[in-house]
Amino acid sequence: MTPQARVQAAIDILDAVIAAARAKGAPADRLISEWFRTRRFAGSGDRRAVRELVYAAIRSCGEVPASGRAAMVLLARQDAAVAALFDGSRHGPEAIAPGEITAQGGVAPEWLERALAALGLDSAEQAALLDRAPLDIRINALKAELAELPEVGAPTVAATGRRYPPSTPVEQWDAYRFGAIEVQDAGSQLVCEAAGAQPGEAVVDLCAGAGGKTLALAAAMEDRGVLLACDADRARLSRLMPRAERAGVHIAETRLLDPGKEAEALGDWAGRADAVLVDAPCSGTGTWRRNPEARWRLTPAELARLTALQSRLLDVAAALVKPGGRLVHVVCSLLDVEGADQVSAFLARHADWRAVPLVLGAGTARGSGLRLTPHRDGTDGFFVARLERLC
Ligand SMILES: C[S@@+](CC[C@H](N)C(=O)[O-])C[C@H]1O[C@@H](n2cnc3c(N)ncnc32)[C@H](O)[C@@H]1O
Repeated sequence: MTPQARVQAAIDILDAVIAAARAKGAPADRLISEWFRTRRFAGSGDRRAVRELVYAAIRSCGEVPASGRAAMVLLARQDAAVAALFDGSRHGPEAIAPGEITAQGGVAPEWLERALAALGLDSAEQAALLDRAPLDIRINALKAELAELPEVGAPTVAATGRRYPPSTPVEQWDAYRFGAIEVQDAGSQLVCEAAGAQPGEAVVDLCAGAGGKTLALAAAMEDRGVLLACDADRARLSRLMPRAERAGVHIAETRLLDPGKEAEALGDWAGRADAVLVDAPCSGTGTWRRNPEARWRLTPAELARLTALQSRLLDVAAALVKPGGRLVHVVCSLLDVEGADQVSAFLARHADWRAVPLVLGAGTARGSGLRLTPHRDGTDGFFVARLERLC
């Protein structure tokens, strides 16, 4: 593909990304793969270049752009090398017309930028939300003897973490094949430490997804005790057991939950857990480095739906915890409505619970918990709080 054709391809893909953001369709990553699946003429260099253009354009546009071309025109206005490729050559984009519609730049849609500023996140904090994320791994303590790494990597805020440049092929390393390492953001690793999971305990990971944090909890538990991993998404949860096997985790069991009927499905766990982790479904404002188009998908109505779900799941989780046990609320979001405010509301609803001060390797106090940010902590953005059920 010529450089001009790559720009036109990025414009076409961006049109699909914009339509999907409006209609809650497939994520950008999948749309890029689909586009190339039907264009076998494109080589690996083309894929890499087009992908970079698509993501650079997504990062540049705060609001959802009117079209893929408007997004790429914005990028052209910021980058002369891109602008030079709008030359009307075969397979390339037409020249930019005077007064042509240009997408609006910025960190996020205006309502979200206002929300972030109100939380004390200055422009450096906001800009860092859209940086390229590094690649972090977690060394699996259950297979530490197999964790021979071809590159040492840099230390991270998590004791179990190492950091590499984004395109390091860690998944091709023997240590990965043996299950001695997992790809996991250092912040994700750190919030698992907040659960304080110990060998021999009974622990529930209520929103386990494909098990990223379940595996970290199992390692902290030295694969001893009982670990129940739940989720309402069958496809995600079905990926957990093969991962557990690779990681040498034997204590994990999975349970698929029916949304709205979680408490009934977990009746046998009532008052039994030493710890419950609620890694709640959230806006993902802390993970824009990895999914920058997520900020085009979020609406005030979706945020309200998520906060209602979070508070319901916290109540479901609380019923599972035994007196003296722990409940850890985690969101990969920087919005207080999903973090600090959610915990205050929980404590107001449950007089028999208290917040426990948390000290982790990073983070700043926020309400009854800690906030991690890409700018300050070099991790994805998170809020985490540890609550304890009074005896
Ligand atoms: C932040 S993600 C969890 C990520 C996962 N813990 C990890 O470390 O990879 C939130 C999860 O909550 C799940 N979820 C949504 N509604 C739920 C419900 N009613 N009960 C349990 N899980 C739910 C979603 O399917 C999603 O996997």
